[in-house]
Amino acid sequence: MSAPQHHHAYRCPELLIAGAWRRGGGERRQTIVNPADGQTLDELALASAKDLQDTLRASAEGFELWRRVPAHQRGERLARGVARLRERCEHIATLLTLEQGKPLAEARAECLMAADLIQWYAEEARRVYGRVVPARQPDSRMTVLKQPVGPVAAFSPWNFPLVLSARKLGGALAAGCSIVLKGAEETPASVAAMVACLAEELPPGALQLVYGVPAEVSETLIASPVIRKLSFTGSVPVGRHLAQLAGRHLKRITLELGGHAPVIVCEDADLARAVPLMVAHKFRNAGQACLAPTRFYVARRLYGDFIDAFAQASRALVLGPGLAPGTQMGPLANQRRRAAVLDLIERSVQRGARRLASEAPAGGCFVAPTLLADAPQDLPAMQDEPFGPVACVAPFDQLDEAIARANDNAYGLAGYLFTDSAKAILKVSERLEVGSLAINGLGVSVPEAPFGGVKDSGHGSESGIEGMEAYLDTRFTHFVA
Ligand SMILES: NC(=O)c1ccc[n+]([C@@H]2O[C@H](COP(=O)([O-])OP(=O)(O)OC[C@H]3O[C@@H](n4cnc5c(N)ncnc54)[C@H](O)[C@@H]3O)[C@@H](O)[C@H]2O)c1
Ligand SMILES: O=S(=O)(O)c1ccc(CO)cc1
Repeated sequence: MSAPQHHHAYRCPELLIAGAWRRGGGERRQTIVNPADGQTLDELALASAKDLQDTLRASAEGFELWRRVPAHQRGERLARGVARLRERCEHIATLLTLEQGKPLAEARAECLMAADLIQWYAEEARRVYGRVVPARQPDSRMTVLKQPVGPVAAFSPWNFPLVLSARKLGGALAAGCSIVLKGAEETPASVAAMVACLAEELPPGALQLVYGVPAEVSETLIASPVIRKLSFTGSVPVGRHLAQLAGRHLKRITLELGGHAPVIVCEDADLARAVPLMVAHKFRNAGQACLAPTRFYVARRLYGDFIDAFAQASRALVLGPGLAPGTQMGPLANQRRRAAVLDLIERSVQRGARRLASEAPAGGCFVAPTLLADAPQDLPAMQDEPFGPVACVAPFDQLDEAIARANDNAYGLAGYLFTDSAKAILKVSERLEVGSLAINGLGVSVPEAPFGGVKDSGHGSESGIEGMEAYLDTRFTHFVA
């Protein structure tokens, strides 16, 4: 392990507990590595058991303070935090690129997307309406009230640390909940810088940030009677484990557990439009996105042309360190991911897939953009989420066959369709087992619409009014005068 380089812009953050930043008191440290060159950036001090108990106490106190702030003021205060986030975007994006690897332009876009997400929730805070139900007897009133569910524990991953934390922070805080965020230990500084923008506007304990040993943090928070709701984005095994803990302690839970998005390219599709969109979307963040298009089912008539165009556009991508000007695809976020992706490619090639790939830069965690053509349905890369710069492609003859193969996967998060045929659009919209479908585009995730999955991709939605509802309890009041 190399000594910390202390890049001029990079320092590991402290934890935000009860309104004050403090160094994690635990014995363990997490080494933060720049995936572009393998250099150590800094060491993160993790939370102790006492830090977590202090966090729980402050979360209960912060909830009592924050829930009493009128909704329109909550919105205004969050909006001020969002303005600060936009002002500090360049600094935060640089931290994100250093610790996560994505190109600086993508890091900036992520920071601004996180700002948009929280802004939408800030505006929505004042629109959390209840309703009046016609009463069953004279001189009485029946009302339905929406109330914040209580202190929330949220767990966000390393691939889109800002966006995937912002969805949880925005919803919980706008609804009037307090929230403890456990960010991903691999990417701590960018999230801390975003949290700092918001925390300046909030009472102590309303928003807290911890990093720790993940299992210790989740078990402590979920078992505590203080915490009323969980939200997790990450892998299926960890999601299953947290769902079991949530069940044991009867906590509400929202789970976003990844995807293996099918793309159906019909015979009438415009390849000149579809291919550049899908190549950019596929290789954004080096493919480490739950909504990335990964399984292409292409009408046989277009199959050869699609492969040629896709492979050519992928080869043209400029790979390099995220901070280097002109870089279009950075490294994977860590060596663990690189090893897993290379293994998936090798196993798939051994099973007969045709590999079309360019060269990856030496050093760091780079993997070349890879297309696996003539992919049978049981190919490892067709079944397992690649979470890297790997796409599979196979031809189809009938739309029903393409839909059946698209649905033949444990995941059901995003899906994509390219066609102008109304019949095909209706059929796929009805039958594709996904939480979000984009037709002739890539917009499956926007602040004002719900984002969530079916099957092993999890349950519940984030963003949109559904994302707000996830942080609200419903209370019926029947009043007789
Ligand atoms: N849905 C997404 O956006 C998303 C994000 C990251 C990873 N993933 C999936 O996870 C796979 C592997 O990634 P990984 O190696 O980082 O996975 P992992 O399962 O080891 O960790 C995923 C995240 O969960 C957290 N975590 C792990 N154990 C936990 C626990 N007991 N309690 C609370 N949090 C815990 C980690 O800190 C990390 O941020 C990827 O291939 C991908 O399929 C999905
Ligand atoms: O940046 S977004 O397109 O909104 C986005 C949403 C979800 C995920 C999950 O990995 C990644 C990026």
